[in-house]
Amino acid sequence: VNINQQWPVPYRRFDHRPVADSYCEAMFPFCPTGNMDGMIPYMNNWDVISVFRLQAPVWEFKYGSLLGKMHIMHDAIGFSSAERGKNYTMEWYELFQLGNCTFPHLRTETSAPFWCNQGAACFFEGIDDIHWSQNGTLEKIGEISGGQFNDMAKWVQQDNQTGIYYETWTVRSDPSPNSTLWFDSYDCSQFVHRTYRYLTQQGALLSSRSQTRFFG
Ligand SMILES: CCCCCCCCCCCCCC(=O)OC[C@@H](O)COP(=O)(O)OC[C@@H](O)CO
Repeated sequence: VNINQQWPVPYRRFDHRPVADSYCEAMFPFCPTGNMDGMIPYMNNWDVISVFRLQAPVWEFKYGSLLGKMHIMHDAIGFSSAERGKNYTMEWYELFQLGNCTFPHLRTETSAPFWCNQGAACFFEGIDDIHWSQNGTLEKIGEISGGQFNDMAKWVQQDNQTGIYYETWTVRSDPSPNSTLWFDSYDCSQFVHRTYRYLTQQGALLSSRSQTRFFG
């Protein structure tokens, strides 16, 4: 055993996002209403942007509130520009759906288990109020300036270029409460936490009535 082993093993970042292997097939197009090159609109520095916490059961479009009853939730962030009078949704999720991020493929022509587990940020205009509020949460958690939003947008682009792989599993040393976290998950809720953390480090005051839960 390596006595200098650091736990949890740090999430591995890369210097660029590779083109996904053509073997990987998406059941649904990724970020269909977002800007194709992932651009995020530039706000006037003096604009007032409301920030919303969004949460809904995973696969609500297919199974309604079912997965929500098991606390399997998808997290996202909503923005509303006072000056533009427009709403936006920002979320991070799988390019090839959850199954591909949870289980690898065994391909005859490749040696190791083959993964189709890229995840990425998606930013698009509009907030689907019903989707988020009917079985989950749509809650205003604060306001930021247009300048803070623009800084966040730059940070999201960098985060998205280096944090490429979705990790469903949280791996711990044993089932006990004081077990050692060996590998943390890297999913939609982690992105929301990273973004909240970034915004508060930039001076934003965000407060929610309830915690954004990690899955697992
Ligand atoms: C077949 C796989 C079984 C896996 C069992 C383990 C479940 C672990 C669930 C973790 C989910 C954590 C939240 C997350 O990352 O959600 C992202 C994505 O799965 C949400 O998908 P969606 O279709 O509900 O929402 C995407 C939609 O908002 C796109 O606009």
